[in-house]
Amino acid sequence: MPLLDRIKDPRDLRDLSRAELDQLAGEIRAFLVSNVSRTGGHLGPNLGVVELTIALHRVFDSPHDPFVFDTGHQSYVHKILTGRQDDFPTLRQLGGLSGYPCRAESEHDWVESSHASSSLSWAEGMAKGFRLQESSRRVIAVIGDGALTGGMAWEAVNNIAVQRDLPLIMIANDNGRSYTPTVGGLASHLTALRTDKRYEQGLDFLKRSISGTPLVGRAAYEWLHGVKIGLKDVLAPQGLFADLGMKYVGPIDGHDLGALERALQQAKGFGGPVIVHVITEKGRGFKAAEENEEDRFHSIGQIDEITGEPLSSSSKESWTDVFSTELVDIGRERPDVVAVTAAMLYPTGLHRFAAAFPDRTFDVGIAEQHALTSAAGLSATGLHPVVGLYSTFLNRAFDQLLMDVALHKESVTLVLDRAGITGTDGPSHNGMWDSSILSMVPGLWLTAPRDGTRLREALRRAVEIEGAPSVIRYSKDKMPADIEAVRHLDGVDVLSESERPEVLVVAHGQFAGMGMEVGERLSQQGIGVTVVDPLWALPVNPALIELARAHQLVITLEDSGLVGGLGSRLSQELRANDVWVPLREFAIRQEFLDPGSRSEVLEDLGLTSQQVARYAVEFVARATDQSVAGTSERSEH
Ligand SMILES: Cc1ncc(C[n+]2csc(CCOP(=O)(O)OP(=O)(O)O)c2C)c(N)n1
Ligand SMILES: CC(=O)[C@@H](O)[C@H](O)COP(=O)(O)O
Ligand SMILES: [Mg+2]
Repeated sequence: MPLLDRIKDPRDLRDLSRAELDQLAGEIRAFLVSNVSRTGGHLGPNLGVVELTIALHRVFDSPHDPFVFDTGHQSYVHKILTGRQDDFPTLRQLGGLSGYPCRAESEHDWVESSHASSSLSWAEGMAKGFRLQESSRRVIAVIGDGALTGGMAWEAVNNIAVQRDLPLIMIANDNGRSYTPTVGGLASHLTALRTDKRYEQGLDFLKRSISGTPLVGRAAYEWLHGVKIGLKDVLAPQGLFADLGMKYVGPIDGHDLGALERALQQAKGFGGPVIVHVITEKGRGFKAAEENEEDRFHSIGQIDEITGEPLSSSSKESWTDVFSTELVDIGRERPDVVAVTAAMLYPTGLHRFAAAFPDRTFDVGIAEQHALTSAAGLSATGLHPVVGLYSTFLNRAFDQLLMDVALHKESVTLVLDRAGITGTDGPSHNGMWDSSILSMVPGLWLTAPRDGTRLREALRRAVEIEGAPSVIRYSKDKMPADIEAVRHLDGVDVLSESERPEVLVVAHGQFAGMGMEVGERLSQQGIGVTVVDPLWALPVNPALIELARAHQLVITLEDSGLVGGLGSRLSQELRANDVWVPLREFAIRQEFLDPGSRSEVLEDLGLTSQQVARYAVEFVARATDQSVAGTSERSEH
């Protein structure tokens, strides 16, 4: 019987021998590869923390001692060890296991992380709370070297370091990478701690001096590792964490269970805030991941579990690809265009620009706030920065967009990938907040292109916009076929129209295709329908107001949050212009949505052509009934 079958609770780890623990680590890796290759998910990060998570669960007492996983994408091993093995076939699916810690799943999950760099603030607050209530609990925060590049982590360290009796253990899981290698001064500092020559020379000396002693085999090994920790205190500079006032233990080989457990025991004994610096390897144990230079299988779709090759490779270009190649072309024509990424060079497609123009590409780490204000600075010198972010991570940088970019009238283009429903990554990763917060920003231009041609045009237009932020948002979904306009009307594309203007469908971005389907369904029912794409949602195009005036019902379709989206802004403008035609917005409800495939989530939200068309047909039928009733009432009088 595999050992893994016996682990239903972290306490089941306690009686295992060292050999059994090593065997268990191997079984967990095989389990991860076999399951995540079928469901997709964060394989590389989890392969790297197998031993670390086992050691944490043996040394600390979860859930009494809360574990806070930064970002949370590396919590699969924790899930496996806390009774959720059987749920892995449902990972990131509707009704299934979440890809992040989830309070509803287990008492072992205290914080539903997913946006990076927040773990230390959570842990500091919890540790303070426990201390105040004289609890014996300790809080353990596991934070990656990438997440440590986020400013919020340093706001927390600044507070933690001066609370000498704070029961907080910070595990710096240093695999040297975010997606690509982690950048910046902190990454260099961690590398310096890892590779300090004096430390290595000291170790060599000790290795030589124990040969010939009665210590052999495991005993010598154990002794050496024990000394290594103490030696570090004596020989190596402990760096800025220690300078700030935190105890530093490390660096520890994060794949050596014995060394890990000793270091964690030592940290547990300190009684105050301590950092344990653990060196791990992203993707460890799966050759295809270890050899993948792009991201070590950070986040994968379905793959072959032996070769690591993707199972469904679509020949179609993605939205990201179209943006990626067009920006390179623009970069050739416009030497003032520069690119900024927050540690997501490949996922945002900026890698091509970086390859063509390395000096004009800036990876700032997981630091969206800095990315925006630094872009404002670049713009102030006459350059035009294009900042590539996932839509959900823009939330972090709202104030910087408002006060630094918009108020200063800087020319910055934001390109928001993964806008709208992403689905499987759960509530935190749907790109459903950007429109709401962007609609508040004075002067901002916002578009969601409907297809590849419109994306190229929008990007070229956006980098020409001077003195205001411009934003392009697009979906994780596949790139649809181009939809040509039947005519252009003052900046609005008319996609289809009929003789009787009854229903106006304003379909934005990826939902233009749905708008066309709604149009067809309504036409089949004999309802006169006009389908338009406004191209730019902000500023609201006055041509839309005139179009609305000519119809009996306006329907807006958008893959974005209901509040502050195209529909709600258009509705406000109609009222402001005394146009009282009914308007119904079809957009994403402001709720935290459970994981599921994109199509399942959209269906649940009522965002399908069938459901939209049904609404319109019923509306028109009601309106007709009322007008017939009105006519007969009038004729009876
Ligand atoms: C605020 C924010 N920005 C970007 C991301 C996307 N993201 C997820 S994991 C990751 C890299 C994390 O690197 P690290 O913390 O070192 O963890 P590792 O995957 O290497 O274990 C990034 C950029 C995010 N989750 N949150
Ligand atoms: C943890 C995190 O925030 C990212 O890794 C994200 O999950 C990636 O999403 P995609 O798989 O859509 O690129
Ligand atoms: Mg890392």
